[in-house]
Amino acid sequence: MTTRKPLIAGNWKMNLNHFEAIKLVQQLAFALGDKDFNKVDVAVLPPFTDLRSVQTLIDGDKLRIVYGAQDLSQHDGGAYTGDVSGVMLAKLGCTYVTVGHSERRQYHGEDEDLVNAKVQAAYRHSLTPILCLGEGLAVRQEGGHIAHSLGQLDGALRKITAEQAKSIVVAYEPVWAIGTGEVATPEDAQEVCGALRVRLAELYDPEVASAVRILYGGSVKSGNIAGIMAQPDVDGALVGGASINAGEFTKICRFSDMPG
Ligand SMILES: O=C(CO)COP(=O)(O)O
Repeated sequence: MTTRKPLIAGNWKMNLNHFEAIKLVQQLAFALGDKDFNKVDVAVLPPFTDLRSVQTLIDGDKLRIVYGAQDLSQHDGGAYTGDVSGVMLAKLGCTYVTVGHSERRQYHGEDEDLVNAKVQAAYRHSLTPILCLGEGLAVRQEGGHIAHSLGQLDGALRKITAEQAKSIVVAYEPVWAIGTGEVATPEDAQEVCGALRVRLAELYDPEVASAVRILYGGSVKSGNIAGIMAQPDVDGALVGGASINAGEFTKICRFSDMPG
């Protein structure tokens, strides 16, 4: 059985300018120590325009925080105005890139084929995709949340080999819980994360399934993280709003000290 080191990733979304980005990373660096990093991997996912500042700080001071981007192009270069490629992100030292976030699916019409193409683009440049998926409210109310999430997983992993899949991070983010304060119960999170792991074993093998880190995302805060992290198939959190507050994010990274 593989032991999966928890991952707490902060998705800053379209917040913070590069000065504020530097301040937040410095605050995290001051607050978090070796003890924390031995227990948990901490990642920040700033907007593209903050990546260079964050890279300079993290690499220059050899901080143990890793960083990544919130999206990438399915193309590697060329006449694609406004796009940012995996080549560019790799050159900036990014470890992670989120793919298929519900806000991309909803506001930019990203469908299953595009999400799959972006997962492939991430692997072409040795970036680790954080594949986001999860159902909306209507699907949840009809009880279709598991089938919906598994369908999104299947679609995103087409043409992805077992060797590649082993390193993917999957983030279950029920859309109804994002930015609403409406957090899924720990049991809700476990139900879908557990089903995703079973599907990974079916698509690949048990070794892949036990290696993959599956995160929960949706209104994660210091007050609810401990209960979520206590679930056997939840290996971390993808944090939105609370990730741009240094105090809150630090407490989330120290989830084992928080009341359950
Ligand atoms: O979308 C999310 C992370 O990717 C979750 O956002 P909130 O934590 O603000 O609900």
